Parts: sequence; C-alpha cells; structure tokens
Amino acid sequence: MTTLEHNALQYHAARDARPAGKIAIQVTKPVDSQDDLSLAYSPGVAVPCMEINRDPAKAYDYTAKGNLVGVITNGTAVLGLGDIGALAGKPVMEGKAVLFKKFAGIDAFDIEIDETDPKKLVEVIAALHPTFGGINLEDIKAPECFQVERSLRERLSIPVFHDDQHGTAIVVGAGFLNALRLTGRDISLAKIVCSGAGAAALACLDMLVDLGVPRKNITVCDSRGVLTTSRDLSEEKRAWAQDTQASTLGEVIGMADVFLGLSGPGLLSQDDVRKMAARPIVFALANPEPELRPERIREAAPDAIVATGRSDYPNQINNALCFPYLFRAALDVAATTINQAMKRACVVALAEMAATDAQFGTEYIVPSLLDKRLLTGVTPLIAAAAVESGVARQVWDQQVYRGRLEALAKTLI
Ligand SMILES: NC(=O)C1=CN([C@@H]2O[C@H](COP(=O)(O)OP(=O)(O)OC[C@H]3O[C@@H](n4cnc5c(N)ncnc54)[C@H](OP(=O)(O)O)[C@@H]3O)[C@@H](O)[C@H]2O)C=CC1
Ligand SMILES: CC(=O)C(=O)O
Ligand SMILES: [Mg+2]
Repeated sequence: MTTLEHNALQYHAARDARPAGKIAIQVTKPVDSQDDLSLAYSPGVAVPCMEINRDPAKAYDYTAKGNLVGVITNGTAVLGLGDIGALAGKPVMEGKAVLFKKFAGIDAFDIEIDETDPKKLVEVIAALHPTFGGINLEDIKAPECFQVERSLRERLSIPVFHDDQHGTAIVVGAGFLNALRLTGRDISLAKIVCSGAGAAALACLDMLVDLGVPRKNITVCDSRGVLTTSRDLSEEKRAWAQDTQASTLGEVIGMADVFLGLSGPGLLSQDDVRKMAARPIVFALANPEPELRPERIREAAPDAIVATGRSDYPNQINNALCFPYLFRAALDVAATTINQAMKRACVVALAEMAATDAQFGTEYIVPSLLDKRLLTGVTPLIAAAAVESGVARQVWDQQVYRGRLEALAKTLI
C-alpha cells in the first residue's frame, strides 16, 4: 500500500470519537427543554406541516429544503473507476457533499441508488425530489445519464444538474479560454482531439463549440477508436463523427493543439504528446489516474500547458470548482433550472478570476479549489445570469446579495 493509499483510508476511518466518513448532520435550533421539544417535535411540528399542506412553497420557509441538495448516483461511472456500484461510490458522493458545505454552505445528502435501469432510476429520483431544493446527479454513465437528466429536468421544477456533464464543461471551458490566451491561439483555429465520448467528454465538447470552436476541428475517440461516419454510433456520439479513415488516437493526434482526456488512466502516450503542435494544451482529466501523468507529459513537451482533475498537481480542472457556486446561486434566486446563460456566466467568471490574478500563467490557468474569493466573486454573476435569463423566482438587490454571501463566507469552516 502506498503512503497516499494508507493516509486516504486513515482519513476516512472513525477517529477521535468521530464516526467514519467525512460528513455529519448538524442541529440548527435549540432542542434543550420540554418547550423546545414541543416546538421542534410534537405538537408544534404539526403547524408547519399543515402550512406546507396548504401551500407547498412554504416548505422553503419552514424546512431545510431551500438549502438542501441531493447528490445522487447509481455508481455506474464513479470517477474513472467505472461501474463499481452504488455503495462503493458513497465516499465520492460524501466528498461532493463536503464540498457543497465547505465552499458554499449548502447542505447535501448523498444518495446511492442501486438501480441501473434509467427509467426506474428516474422514477426513484422523482419520488425523492420533494426533500430537495436541487438535485446534483453524479457518476451515472453515458448514455443512460443523458436520458435520466433529460427526463428529470422535464418533470421537476427544481434545478437538476448532471455534474459530470455540465460542471466539468464549465471548468474545462474556463481553463481552455485561458490556455488559448496564454498560447496566443485563435479559438476558431484550435484543433482538438478528445479521448472519451461519455458524459463528461461530450458535454465539454458542446461547451467548447458554444465558446466558438468549429465542430469540424474536433476529433473524438471512444473505447473502440475514432468516432467516424462509417461506425454505428449512438445519437449523442454521431454528432461528433468525422469522415476519416483514421481509427486510433495515435493517428489523429498529429498537430493537435489541444488534447482533452475524459476517458481513463494511461490512454495517452508520450509519443502522442510529441506529435502535437508546439506548446500543446494537454488536459488529462480522468480521475483519479489521468490519461498521462503531468511529469510524463512535460518530458515529452516541456512547454505544454497541463491540467489534471487531481489536487496534487497545479491546474486542477475539476467540476468542484463550480458546482458549489452554481447551486448556491440557483438556490438563492429560487431558479427553476440551471441554464446555459448561468453556465456561461460561470465559465467567464472563473476564467477572469484566474486571468486577472498576479499568478496567472501556465501553472495557474484556473483558480484553486480553495480560493476564498470564489463564493463572493463567482456566485453573484451566476445569480445575475439567472435573473437576466428569466429563470429566477427571487431577485436580490446586488449589494444586499453580495453582503449576504460575505456574511455566509465568514461562517464557513
Ligand atoms: N476532472 C473532472 O472534473 C472530471 C473528470 N471526469 C473523468 O472523466 C472520465 C469519464 O467520466 P464520465 O464521462 O463520467 O464516464 P462515462 O462512463 O460516461 O464515459 C467514459 C468514456 O470513456 C471512454 N473510454 C473508455 N476506455 C477508453 C479508451 N480505451 N479509449 C478512449 N475512450 C475510452 C468510454 O468509451 P465508450 O463510450 O466506448 O464506452 C466512454 O466514452 C473519468 O475518468 C472521470 O473521472 C469526469 C467528470 C469530471
Ligand atoms: C470529478 C468528477 O466528478 C469525476 O471524476 O467523476
Ligand atoms: Mg463525477
């Protein structure tokens, strides 16, 4: 066992009278006397129950719903570990819940559902939804994840957001814009090769096209090789098929400006990196083990701009850089959904925060996950986009909202 493996198990184990795992529930009101009990529980609790029965919107006034997100998985694509099952995915989901709380003061329940049939999964999640102010779908594999998210978004009036798709796309978008800036590339000329054609990869590519990359400049590989027009592909993959005889990553990576890895460990070779254009942009984002380790990428191309999804290298491109703030904004303005305008606002806010920082450079293309400015810097811009695009049910005065976030930031431990 490596030191990291040993430490990771120690970290998650019970210690100092604290239970195993890394998150617990906190009581927020006094429950110390008979009088308190009469309010918190029977008979007093019946009063808010009946208020909500008369008007369901009152759940936001008298329960935790408005600050509570469900982090929901079925364990079919846990990080790059694959289909390890719902229960084995629990440490990741607890981890997402920790980040919601730590970075944005949002309470999150992790829910691991032992169901792989997408229709049944939708029914289970829809039946659970009254509990939550928003739903963060996590680590559900493609193509089922597309159907699950689409169905839930149609059915529910709370935000439903598949983090691996859209959270990843936002942070990749921000890192990509800044990597282009640093290397002086024109977005309309950037040639991109993507390893992976799953949830994260295809959403990232949609975002890159939204930002201005011509679709024809993008070549995609899945586990069977290049997506070509001669292959029998799913609807989602067909949109990225190229008319080419090439079939492997090694054949298409020549002179690519950007490698985007959202596939699995060790799928990029040093030879592949050597074939790329000068000053290549290499985002090897598979977790926990990237497509190629940064030190190996640099051996092959010392001037490369390199990013991974991990916390132990510079340039951590990870959806955790955005999902706490997207949900914070969505909950605060009671948004019915998280839409493209909110996602774009987040891309720009993250990119600008890094680009205007004194550290901006090849080893700092996006802010650190621990950057305390994120809550107050990024969230109001997402909230404003929600209001402007018409999905907010509550509008804040900007000064008042910033003050509220600053006060919240002081309470975060
Ligand atoms: N850094 C970050 O923030 C994030 C990173 N990720 C990482 O991205 C990866 C994919 O996650 P996700 O999209 O959710 O999972 P999915 O299961 O939806 O997609 C996995 C994709 O990887 C492809 N793949 C598997 N083996 C190969 C191979 N040998 N060559 C090329 N492609 C291959 C699969 O191909 P096929 O379609 O043929 O099965 C599939 O398209 C994971 O490693 C995950 O950790 C994900 C989200 C966020
Ligand atoms: C970061 C993340 O969500 C993943 O690797 O699946
Ligand atoms: Mg994930």
